[in-house]
Amino acid sequence: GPRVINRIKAEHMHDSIDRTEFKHAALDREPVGNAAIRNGAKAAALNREPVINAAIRNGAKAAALNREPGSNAAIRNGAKAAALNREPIDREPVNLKPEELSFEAAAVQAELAGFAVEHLDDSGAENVGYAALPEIEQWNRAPVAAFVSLAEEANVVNRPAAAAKKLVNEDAATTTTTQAPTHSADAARANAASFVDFIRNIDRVHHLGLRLRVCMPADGIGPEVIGAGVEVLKALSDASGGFKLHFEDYDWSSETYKKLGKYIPDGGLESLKKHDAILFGAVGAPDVPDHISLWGLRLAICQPLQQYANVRPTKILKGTESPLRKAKTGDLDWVIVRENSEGEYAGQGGRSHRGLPWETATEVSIFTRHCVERLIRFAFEIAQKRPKKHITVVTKSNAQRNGMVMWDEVAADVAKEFPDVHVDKMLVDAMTCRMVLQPNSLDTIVATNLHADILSDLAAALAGSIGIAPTSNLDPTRQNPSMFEPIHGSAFDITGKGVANPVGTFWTAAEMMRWLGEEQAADRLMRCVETVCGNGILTRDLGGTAGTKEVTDAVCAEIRRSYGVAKGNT
Ligand SMILES: NC(=O)C1=CN([C@@H]2O[C@H](COP(=O)(O)OP(=O)(O)OC[C@H]3O[C@@H](n4cnc5c(N)ncnc54)[C@H](O)[C@@H]3O)[C@@H](O)[C@H]2O)C=CC1
Ligand SMILES: CC(=O)C(=O)O
Repeated sequence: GPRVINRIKAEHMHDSIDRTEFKHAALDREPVGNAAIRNGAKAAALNREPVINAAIRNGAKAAALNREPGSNAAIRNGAKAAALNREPIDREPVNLKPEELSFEAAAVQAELAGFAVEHLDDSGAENVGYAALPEIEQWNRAPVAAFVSLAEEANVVNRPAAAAKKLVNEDAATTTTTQAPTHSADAARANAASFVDFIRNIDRVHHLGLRLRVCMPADGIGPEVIGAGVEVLKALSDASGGFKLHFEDYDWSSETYKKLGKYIPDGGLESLKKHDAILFGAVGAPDVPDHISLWGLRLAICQPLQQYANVRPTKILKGTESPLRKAKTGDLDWVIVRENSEGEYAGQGGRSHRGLPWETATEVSIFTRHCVERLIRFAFEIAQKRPKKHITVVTKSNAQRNGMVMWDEVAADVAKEFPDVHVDKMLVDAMTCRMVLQPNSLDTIVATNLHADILSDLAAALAGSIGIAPTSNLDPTRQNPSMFEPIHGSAFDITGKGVANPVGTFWTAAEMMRWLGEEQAADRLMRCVETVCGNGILTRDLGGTAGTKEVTDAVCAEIRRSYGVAKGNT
């Protein structure tokens, strides 16, 4: 059949050019191979060569082995070409050792995966993969459906998983005829298992190589610290050679508000959604009321993008001191998980009789079981992954007798799903004392939007300074980009003086990298930051004399040193 013919054609036509070169590149993990793969696939795509399959398979394999962002282009191009050519794809079963499975399976699944990469893009509707969608035979969906169920079983929560689910749901809604799959359910399942591996890789590659991040410094010291953060990320990217950075600059800020009357231009949120992550500075200007700026920009992003989990780690970094006399590095190492979508920041309330002596204002807190439960479960998952496996649920359920009592009840229910996590609960007032007096007794902390906002500033100060701590505003479903920002505000009192501590932004950048799958780079960045702190290069808030630039330069130099890149060599 055509499959065999294609295969033979591939063997003959591409043997000396693509296959050998690609295979060597893949096996040697040679970075130079990637250009060949990209070029090969591109050329093949442009020529609409029927023998593209070999290129796709090899490109996918190399991409998986090299974890190289650029190779994704090969898969995309190859798959696009395959889609355009409506080429049958080699679907022979593979007999491989488990460690080879994901790569070879990736190859076998390249068409599907490439198609998925195209399709799972949020702009998928515009691309060829999507255009080819109606042409993809029914049975090709079986792996996608099985992927969805496996992803759910394995708790894989990423954009492809979410989008594949959407695809399957759409399918269920639009498919009128049920065509019997030509593959057995077991085969589909086996395919899907490797597809899970592959899609994990793709997701990572996809994030790091192809998608853009938003850089939104906004107000006050925002541009100073975000500038420093981007510089450090660039040093990391250059020195490691392992990932590429693509930032798109967004100038949304109080300045644009003063000019245009709005922080977010029309269609702004939709444009944000095309990105993987947002690196945000801070919003707030002396001549704009704080509630206008906060609601105009930060909350106007977090809430519609369903960044419902606000995660704020804090610790005493090496080389820094806590104002707590007895607390040393290691004694205070917390993650505060803050509800970020409702509660006291739900925006419900109003004012009547303005300016009159009987003026009335309400600020209504909203607590829904759905939002409380998803947040508490997310916090338990974080606690479970940390060595202490300990969580403290903070409320004020003595005075606030409705919403807070529901929090306690939901927490007790969710706790049953995590028998290995030790749980305790605190009233928020007593919690402040415990944070100061027994920092070592805490680990993961979960609390409402307002309570956790306050506790996390206290936490940062107890660890040394508000200038060190990061914030991740996460959409754990990964349907929307998450937003990463230092915990501090725009700090009018030190704006433009060159003294802002950039460490909170460096840690924020590390958290962003971690969320995007670059754990090793994140860990390295944090090690470099702590080395620099340990060398006494500290800003004034930490008791030092260095400025923003000095700390930034020192961290960049330390990154290069850690990778063995000669000074001034990048
Ligand atoms: N996520 C955001 O966009 C946030 C915005 N804000 C806004 O920022 C503005 C200022 O708010 P504030 O209450 O003064 O809080 P802030 O965090 O801006 O400043 C509090 C104090 O900490 C110091 N500080 C903050 N960051 C520092 C850094 N990186 N290095 C050294 N010192 C640092 C400041 O100099 C100031 O003395 C307001 O408009 C507020 O609404 C406040 C908090 C968060
Ligand atoms: C404004 C502020 O501190 C926050 O919502 O994080």
